[in-house]
Amino acid sequence: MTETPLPIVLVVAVALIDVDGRVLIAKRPEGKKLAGLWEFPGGKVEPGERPEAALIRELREELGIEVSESCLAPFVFASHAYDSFHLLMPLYLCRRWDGVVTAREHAGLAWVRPEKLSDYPMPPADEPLVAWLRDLL
Ligand SMILES: Nc1nc2c([nH]c(=O)n2[C@H]2C[C@H](O)[C@@H](COP(=O)(O)OP(=O)(O)OP(=O)(O)O)O2)c(=O)[nH]1
Ligand SMILES: [Mg+2]
Repeated sequence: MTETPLPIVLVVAVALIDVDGRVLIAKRPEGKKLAGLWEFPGGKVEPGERPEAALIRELREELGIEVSESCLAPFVFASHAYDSFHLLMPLYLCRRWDGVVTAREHAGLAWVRPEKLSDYPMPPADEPLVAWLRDLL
């Protein structure tokens, strides 16, 4: 039996880490897919866009912060089949940014210790990422 191929969607995301080792997660707003779940900030890479440029753009749009490319460290990635697409999502780490993190598009923000991340419901694709963060931090 041949599987119906799903379109691969490239999404870039970041774990912002503060000086106390807490990670920023953001609540997806009503009206969006996976609404109410907590996610790592980020979004879809547009055609022709470099992943790092996409992430810098998303962080500006979503959180109002400026991040320089040299502060984005590739960490791990998620590869997860949703019903209608296959998500490929590199997760970067970032410990330096300019500006104050503000929820411009999300329903809420939380700075969370890695061992407490499991208290926040996240999309299924994120579960392995959370485990890696717990190991790292
Ligand atoms: N940003 C982000 N997206 C995630 C995570 N986990 C996960 O399954 N996703 C999925 C949800 C969405 O289907 C897709 C990212 O879409 P998005 O809604 O953030 O995309 P975007 O910021 O470009 O927003 P839009 O313009 O498409 O509305 O990836 C995560 O931790 N962070
Ligand atoms: Mg987004």
